[in-house]
Amino acid sequence: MGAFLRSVETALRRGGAASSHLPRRFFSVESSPERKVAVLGAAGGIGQPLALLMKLNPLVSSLALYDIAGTPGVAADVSHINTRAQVAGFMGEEQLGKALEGSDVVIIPAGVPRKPGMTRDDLFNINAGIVKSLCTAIAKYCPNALVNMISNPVNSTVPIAAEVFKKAGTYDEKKLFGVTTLDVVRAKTFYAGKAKVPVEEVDVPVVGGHAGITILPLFSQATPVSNALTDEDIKALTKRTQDGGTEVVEAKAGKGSATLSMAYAGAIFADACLKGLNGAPDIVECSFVQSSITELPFFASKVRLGKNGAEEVLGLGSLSDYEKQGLESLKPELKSSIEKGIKFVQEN
Ligand SMILES: NC(=O)c1ccc[n+]([C@@H]2O[C@H](COP(=O)([O-])OP(=O)(O)OC[C@H]3O[C@@H](n4cnc5c(N)ncnc54)[C@H](O)[C@@H]3O)[C@@H](O)[C@H]2O)c1
Ligand SMILES: O=C(O)C[C@H](O)C(=O)O
Repeated sequence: MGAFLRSVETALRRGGAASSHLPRRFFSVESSPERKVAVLGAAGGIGQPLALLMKLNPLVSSLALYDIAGTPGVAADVSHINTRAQVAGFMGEEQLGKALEGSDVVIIPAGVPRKPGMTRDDLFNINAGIVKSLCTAIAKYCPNALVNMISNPVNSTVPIAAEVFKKAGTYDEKKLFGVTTLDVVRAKTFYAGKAKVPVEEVDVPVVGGHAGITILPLFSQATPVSNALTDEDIKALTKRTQDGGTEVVEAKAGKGSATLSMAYAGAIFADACLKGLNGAPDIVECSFVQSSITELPFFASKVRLGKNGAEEVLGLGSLSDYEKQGLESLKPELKSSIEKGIKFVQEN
């Protein structure tokens, strides 16, 4: 472990990938302009490890940690790590503006998580209001920031954010992202295990949304290609990816939902946003964004990230019959979650 951590430190000092244990994308610094990242909900189960991972990212020069409570401690703790980012903690609504001012990327893991037996939509009543008020502040204090929405239900919180920004006159569809990276992370892990291929080489697009059957992994496009998987294997992998969140909620037995894997996924996605802003080429991640690739106004698919955010929303590619069926089945649920979010802002 000592050697591993020393290699992290060396990698960070060099700003390059020094260890094969580490995802290369975390540590490559082609150029490093000043970049401010704000985490809203930074004292929570996701927020704390995400704050740690963003402090390790050499693309970040300023890290603002905001929550309604607990941020002074988290910020003091994380700030002692000897990496580039200057860390500041902000607590309570009166400090939200200062936390947001000048942000290039705002990551939102604020809100309540699921307990066993709940759906993500059961979180709507509490989280919709939280997201609405945070996005109102974003529109005021950093209208040009890229927003990475983690708070659930993502299928509704992203449309809520869009409506808030539209009302404020600041909406730019290229700058709003629902973070679905955890679905991709899971699909890659589960596929690698079943296909017996090296996990670090695996790529699997996951499209649709972020809840139950709206999560549609496209294993027909998975690489490296495996001819060993049967149709039953693909069905089981699809179901496990769709139920990945519930698997963690049940294992945590009332103590919340995925936090560590989510922090990892959130850090990967924020890193991709920063690389895009900095002009790195060929940065493509799946995300739930405003979209015209189906008849639904928001949809997760591969997105090319660039200096303005989502420069291009990529199409679905060719689908297997099983995936085509999955796509049709998910549309009614996704449509109604999107409409629920839009209606919430229009009526409140
Ligand atoms: N997109 C995904 O893939 C994904 C994955 C995992 C969890 N989630 C969601 O992320 C959210 C957070 O999960 P968690 O496990 O970190 O929960 P948590 O309860 O551990 O932490 C949430 C934090 O949000 C803070 N908070 C509440 N209201 C706030 C406000 N108005 N402003 C700022 N902060 C506020 C709380 O004080 C708390 O520290 C949940 O909605 C969960 O469902 C999404
Ligand atoms: O499942 C949850 O409630 C949290 C998150 O959306 C997940 O996919 O882990």
